[in-house]
Amino acid sequence: MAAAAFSPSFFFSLSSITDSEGKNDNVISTVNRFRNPGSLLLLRHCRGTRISCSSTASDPTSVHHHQQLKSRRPPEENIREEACRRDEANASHGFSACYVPFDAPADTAETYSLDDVVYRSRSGGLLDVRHNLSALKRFPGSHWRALFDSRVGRTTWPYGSGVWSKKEFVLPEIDPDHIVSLFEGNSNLFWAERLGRDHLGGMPDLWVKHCGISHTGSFKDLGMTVLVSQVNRLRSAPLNRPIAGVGCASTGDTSAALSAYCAAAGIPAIVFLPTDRISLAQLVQPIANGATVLSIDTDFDGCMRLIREVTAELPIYLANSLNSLRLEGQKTAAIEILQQFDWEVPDWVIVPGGNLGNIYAFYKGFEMCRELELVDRVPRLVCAQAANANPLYLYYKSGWADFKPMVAADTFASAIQIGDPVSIDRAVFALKATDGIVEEATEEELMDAMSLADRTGMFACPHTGVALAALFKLRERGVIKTNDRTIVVSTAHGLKFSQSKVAYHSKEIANMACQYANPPVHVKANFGSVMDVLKKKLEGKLSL
Ligand SMILES: C[S@@+](CC[C@H](N)C(=O)[O-])C[C@H]1O[C@@H](n2cnc3c(N)ncnc32)[C@H](O)[C@@H]1O
Ligand SMILES: C[S@@+](CC[C@H](N)C(=O)[O-])C[C@H]1O[C@@H](n2cnc3c(N)ncnc32)[C@H](O)[C@@H]1O
Ligand SMILES: Cc1ncc(COP(=O)(O)O)c(C=O)c1O
Repeated sequence: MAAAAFSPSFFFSLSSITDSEGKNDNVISTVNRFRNPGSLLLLRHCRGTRISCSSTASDPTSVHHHQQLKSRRPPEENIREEACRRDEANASHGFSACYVPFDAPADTAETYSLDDVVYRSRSGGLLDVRHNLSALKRFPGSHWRALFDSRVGRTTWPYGSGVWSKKEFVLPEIDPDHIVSLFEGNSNLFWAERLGRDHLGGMPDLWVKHCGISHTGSFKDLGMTVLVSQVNRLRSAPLNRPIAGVGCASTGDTSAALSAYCAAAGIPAIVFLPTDRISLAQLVQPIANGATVLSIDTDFDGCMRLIREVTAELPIYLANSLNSLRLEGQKTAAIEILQQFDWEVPDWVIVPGGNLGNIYAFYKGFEMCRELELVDRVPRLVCAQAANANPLYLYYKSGWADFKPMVAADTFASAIQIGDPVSIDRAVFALKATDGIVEEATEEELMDAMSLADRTGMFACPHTGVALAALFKLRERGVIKTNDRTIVVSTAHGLKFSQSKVAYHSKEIANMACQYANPPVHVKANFGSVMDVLKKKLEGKLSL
């Protein structure tokens, strides 16, 4: 199979299809991404004319037409036909995006091309990617819903990705040849049936969005595919920008995602990591992917300050979520949730927060769908912080009166051990706009919540534990009601944080009861000893 996958014939296919007007289109597609990393070459014969074709954007105007065809044709032929219609569709519809200062008025004169290397506004504030909504509004919400639904799980580059299936809402103008995608997104929305029923007072409509079940094991893949694709575009002809590499400071997951996407595209990655403050699994990811890894004797906030200084001096593109491109990819998780509920809007979405880009990205995804009439409202957002790293929580509790950056203390939720969040303004905006709430979780609360979730079939990370602990508190206070449709966002794969689970189940953690610990039973290697243990376990029970 491996040999076949690399042979040119595997990627060479010729099919003859008939379009709606009854003409024959020959489509030849040759994919050479595996031999020439980061580039995808599609050569097609459309209506007898050979075109060297880079765009594989399906024309949003033709969705309904394709749906009619679905009933008549095998799926593979529809994909081929779609490939022949989509050229230049985005350009002709005027879909575009640019940077503007965060929360700028609609008529702001301060705009930047996405091809500019710019991270801050003229006044030093955050930037935001603004889409040409009037162009997108020429199509009704029903149209976008049908288009996005039609692309789920497709093999057509780049639409199989949960991010690039929403390309018009993300980076409408990027050429698919420049996209660096590892099939991110399309993550499971886990029905937390047992957790809701047995531990949250019979909550029937509780779901966990498993963003961490992804190529590098965290939601960071969603944003990184967008940022690295844009860098790939900047470095490639015709722009040929002199960008030597891409750099980030990280609490572990951003560096893992950056390193993998850069390695796939052949772009150098440089990552600044706080020594001894990330998990071993996270540390080994950029090492394995060949990034330049600097382990720096400071915390995340210290690494962040250093990377900003360094990227101001060297031709290294800054990949932190200060860079608003990342949020364009991350916002697709919100759109995906709506899609997974057949475009019904949930009541609550709970997101663990550290640097606070993700909570805004969720807001942006939901709000864009509301504004473009894919849905008619947005859910209430909850941002959940570790009590040891809770500057947003304290700000919220002060009635948004007094924001104080802090030095964050150690937490098992190490990826959110951040005391001076870059996206604080974005988070406050998102929470105010959605009648949102901020909650916090102590170390014991977050580890217990994570471990209880594991007992109902999950393998959650401690950050997901923070969000789950917030849910427990909001249920206890009656803020979230039994029948509210509630989503907890799981941000990373539990396997990246197995050390914390080992410590918990070994009951090794000082001042923590570890009430759900389930340590292995050490047994001598003989029948009698094994039987003794199992009989004891079965006492009073019919089965294991
Ligand atoms: C083998 S390619 C299909 C090639 C296609 N039939 C063609 O000739 O253009 C499809 C696979 O590529 C992988 N893939 C990775 N990223 C993708 C993306 N963004 N969109 C579609 N497929 C992607 C997926 O695993 C998918 O199953
Ligand atoms: C939110 S439910 C859709 C609910 C549906 N509209 C209904 O009311 O019955 C769909 C999601 O459930 C999740 N899911 C989890 N386990 C599933 C399973 N065994 N079969 C189908 N979907 C499952 C998937 O991630 C999928 O995207
Ligand atoms: C696993 C995990 N959860 C949550 C977060 C918090 O996301 P944000 O920094 O966007 O608030 C991060 C990264 O910082 C993370 O790696």
